[in-house]
Amino acid sequence: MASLQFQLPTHSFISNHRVKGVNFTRPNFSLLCKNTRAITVSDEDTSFRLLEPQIVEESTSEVYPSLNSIKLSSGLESADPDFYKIGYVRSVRAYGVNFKEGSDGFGVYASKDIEPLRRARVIMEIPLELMLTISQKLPWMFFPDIVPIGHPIFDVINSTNPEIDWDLRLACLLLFSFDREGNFWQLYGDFLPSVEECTSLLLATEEDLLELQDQSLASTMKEQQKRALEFWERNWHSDVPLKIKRLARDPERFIWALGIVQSRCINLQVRIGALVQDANMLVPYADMLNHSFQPNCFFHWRAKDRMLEVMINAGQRIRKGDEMTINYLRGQKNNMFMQQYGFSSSTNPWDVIEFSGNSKIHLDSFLSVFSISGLPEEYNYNSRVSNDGGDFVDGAVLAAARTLPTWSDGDMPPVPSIERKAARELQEECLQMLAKYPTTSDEDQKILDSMPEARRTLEAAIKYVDLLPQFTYRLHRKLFLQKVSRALEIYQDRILF
Ligand SMILES: C[S@@+](CC[C@H](N)C(=O)[O-])C[C@H]1O[C@@H](n2cnc3c(N)ncnc32)[C@H](O)[C@@H]1O
Repeated sequence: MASLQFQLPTHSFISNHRVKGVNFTRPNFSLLCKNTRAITVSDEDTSFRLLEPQIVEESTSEVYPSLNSIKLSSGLESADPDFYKIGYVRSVRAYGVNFKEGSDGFGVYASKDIEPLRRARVIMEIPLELMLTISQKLPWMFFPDIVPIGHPIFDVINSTNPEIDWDLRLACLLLFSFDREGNFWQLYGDFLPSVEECTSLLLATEEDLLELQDQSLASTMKEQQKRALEFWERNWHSDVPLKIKRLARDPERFIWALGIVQSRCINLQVRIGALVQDANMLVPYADMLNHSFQPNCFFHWRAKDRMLEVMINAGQRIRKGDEMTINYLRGQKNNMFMQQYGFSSSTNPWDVIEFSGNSKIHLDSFLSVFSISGLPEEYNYNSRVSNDGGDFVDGAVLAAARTLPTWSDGDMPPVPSIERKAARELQEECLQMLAKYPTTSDEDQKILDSMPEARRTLEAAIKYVDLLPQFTYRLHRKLFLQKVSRALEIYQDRILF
């Protein structure tokens, strides 16, 4: 059995803040850092152990780490070796993947090609002992049970509404874990997004929320902020015991924890022994997977040894460097993604436009023009029979097929003039909606282009940097409206009668 030796820094460089990459040299496969400690890693098979693969490029002459980030050619920074080390020693395993930081924060990337297999295949295993979980329903059960009996945090958790306050409970547990001597989350917390990096709109100011150009979303977020603040005020008043007080000395700390929980929680049914539980869970490492509407991975609970497995879909081909993703929310509009996660997509296949007129187009004709098949719940796009070269149809066009007012009546062909008129009217309504915005998509794009490329490196603290999610959200909305309008134009051109 061959073995590789790595030398790893003994501590993180920036505490309570994401640890930015450091520069390494790789003489004889050793990482040399200022404060180092050797660890031996097995290299018996081709799969990557969690500890192994932070060596990303040959450096030239430096032996000491510098605080300059490691920039990969793809614009991604590799995760700090400590990130791998703290999990590896606690039996977390990751096979064939690396953790890297890019414009969407941390993400998980394939470190080798993976041929499609008939069965789903494991790429990560995370033991229950490292998670923070609470049952979704009373009686509250915690796995692992890290809260000592009689601790006043129970009273705080018990004061939450069982039906709706899962996030408040989990935020309490997260803050408690940071305070608990020797708990894994004290270490893992270094790699969570800081207040400045967290995209949650809970942390946005009232002024920042206006930049969404969506009054309804801004009011929802203000309500959410009020709810969080009131909870903090109720439970962190001046008379509470120190054990509670020190968990969140100011409301910002609590609201940050709430934002972290909302944007990283997964809900799973888990079997632990004979007990089957619906649980809200924070799962380290798995929570670094970003979202995609066409994910290549999913979660699976392995009851026999209480592990969360991240698996690649059966039949999925993966190329080295591909991002590994999961689907966070099926069937939800961008405003829901913004509310919970602080990001949006211009190709969300579930986005919706509220049309107010009576115009309707013929559904099957629209689908056939864009070579879309299937039922609304599962629309597919067949690029091979398409006549648009496969470039035009994306998630937004699938969303158009769902959201445009349509009619269906067997195979009855639409009357050309009526059909074209309806398409034109719907197009007109899209354009009117666009015209109501105070800025155009081009103007939004210019603002975004003027922002520093990597917001999260905090290299330049320009005014708009923290507003990135708000600007992208309003831009995505406009791009969606434009795309639907364009689709209606193409439909009028290509419709067959
Ligand atoms: C579960 S965490 C994933 C790991 C995260 N990127 C990080 O740096 O810790 C969810 C957060 O990742 C970011 N994110 C995930 N998927 C994204 C996507 N498709 N586009 C933009 N941001 C995304 C958002 O900030 C979101 O709140």
